[in-house]
Amino acid sequence: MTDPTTDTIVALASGALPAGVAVLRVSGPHVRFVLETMCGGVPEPRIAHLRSIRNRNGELLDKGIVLHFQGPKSFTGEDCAEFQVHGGRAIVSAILAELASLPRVRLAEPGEFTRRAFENGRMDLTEAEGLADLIAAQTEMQRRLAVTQSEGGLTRLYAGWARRLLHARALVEADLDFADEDDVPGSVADRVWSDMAELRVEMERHLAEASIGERIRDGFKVVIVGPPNVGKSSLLNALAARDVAIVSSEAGTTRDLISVDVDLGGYAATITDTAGIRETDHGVEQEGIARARRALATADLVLNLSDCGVYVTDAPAAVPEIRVRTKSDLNTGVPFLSDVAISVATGDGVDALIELCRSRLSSLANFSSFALPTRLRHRQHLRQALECLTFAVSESHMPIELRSEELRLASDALGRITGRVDVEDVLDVIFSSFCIGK
Ligand SMILES: Nc1nc2c(ncn2[C@@H]2O[C@H](COP(=O)(O)OP(=O)(O)OP(=O)(O)O)[C@@H](O)[C@H]2O)c(=O)[nH]1
Ligand SMILES: [K+]
Ligand SMILES: [Mg+2]
Repeated sequence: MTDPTTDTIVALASGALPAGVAVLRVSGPHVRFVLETMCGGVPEPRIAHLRSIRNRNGELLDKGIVLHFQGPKSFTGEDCAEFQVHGGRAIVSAILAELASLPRVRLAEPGEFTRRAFENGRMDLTEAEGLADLIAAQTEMQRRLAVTQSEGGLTRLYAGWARRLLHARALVEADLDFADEDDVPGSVADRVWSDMAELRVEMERHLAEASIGERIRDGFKVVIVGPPNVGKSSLLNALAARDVAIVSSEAGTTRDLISVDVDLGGYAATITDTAGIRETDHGVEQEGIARARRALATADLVLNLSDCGVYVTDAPAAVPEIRVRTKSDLNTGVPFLSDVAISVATGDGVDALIELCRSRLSSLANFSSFALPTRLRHRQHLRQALECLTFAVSESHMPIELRSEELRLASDALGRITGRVDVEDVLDVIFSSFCIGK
């Protein structure tokens, strides 16, 4: 951490320029030197100071707020500084160029600040991933999920489980070591194994909710289907609030799947418009319909549209659907069954449809806490932990050494999620997904 051969890194941490204020961040062993060189001294830590920022020839680059954080009490755990300067392009590039020209100071790679925070024990891997998700979050539910994870929701859960596993191993192995003495009562083992059986159930429940976490993070798949010309593409455009799909009075306009990411009442969703489903001899249209059916097969929610009471019935029975009566402005006089009536022409009913989608998605996303697995990586290690724990709990005829070893393996699998156990191979992948300056 204080290794002077480590590079000191700098980056613009704030967004697009020009802006009112730009925040430049510096982290590493040469922060004091940087402050002495460019700000005429090292300011008292954690107190905002208005300073002139100069290049090495003493020319004024800008005047701004300078903050100094002494490691290890900083974001990265190293010495850090922040320059809050005027957010002009030329100002920022002049300061960055000056910083990066100092010895052993260079521009940061994407995610490098957070990687250092992880490597210095300031956060574990799930918290780092949560932070990346928090910055990327576009909807309220994504934000809630990410803030829980970045604040240690999974960390605490898995640390609690790892403690129970360790405790169990300690007791089980004590039983083993003193097998022929009387001072370790036999009931201890019973208690250990009943707690492990309980843990197994908790882990299973948590793993079962992984698909919810992944969907909240990555978006639910919502598919619009219906016969030709009912207004599917019109609805997609209305929900996306832009002209994504071609709308025309000609039946059979849409052939390809057209997907848009939207915020559906706080949930991230990918809405897919499809070809109108009907009997046809036209090859291209047939292919479009085949694609529509494939999209239906993987949908989380189907918007089944009809303007006359005839609905397509191609969705798998298990997929929840909302029946939408379209073109309600046309008052055709034929009453028929629907969950909601909309008119894209007048806008009537569209908000009610969005609300209905929100409530259906929230019943799909029925979970006990926002501490949910959010990545395939989490799911894989959890599955492995569960397998080992299941072996340890259920194979009671096996030698105790073997069962205890499985408990250790379960704990290691959890450690791979948090980064406690060797994860070198995944670090590049995880941190490169960050933006520069984080
Ligand atoms: N009056 C009225 N017309 C609508 C409404 N929604 C769509 N339309 C019209 O209905 C026709 C078909 O609309 P599209 O959105 O292309 O229908 P589609 O279901 O995507 O059609 P295909 O892609 O051919 O299957 C167009 O002429 C639209 O302008 C509505 O709410 N009211
Ligand atoms: K059409
Ligand atoms: Mg269409």
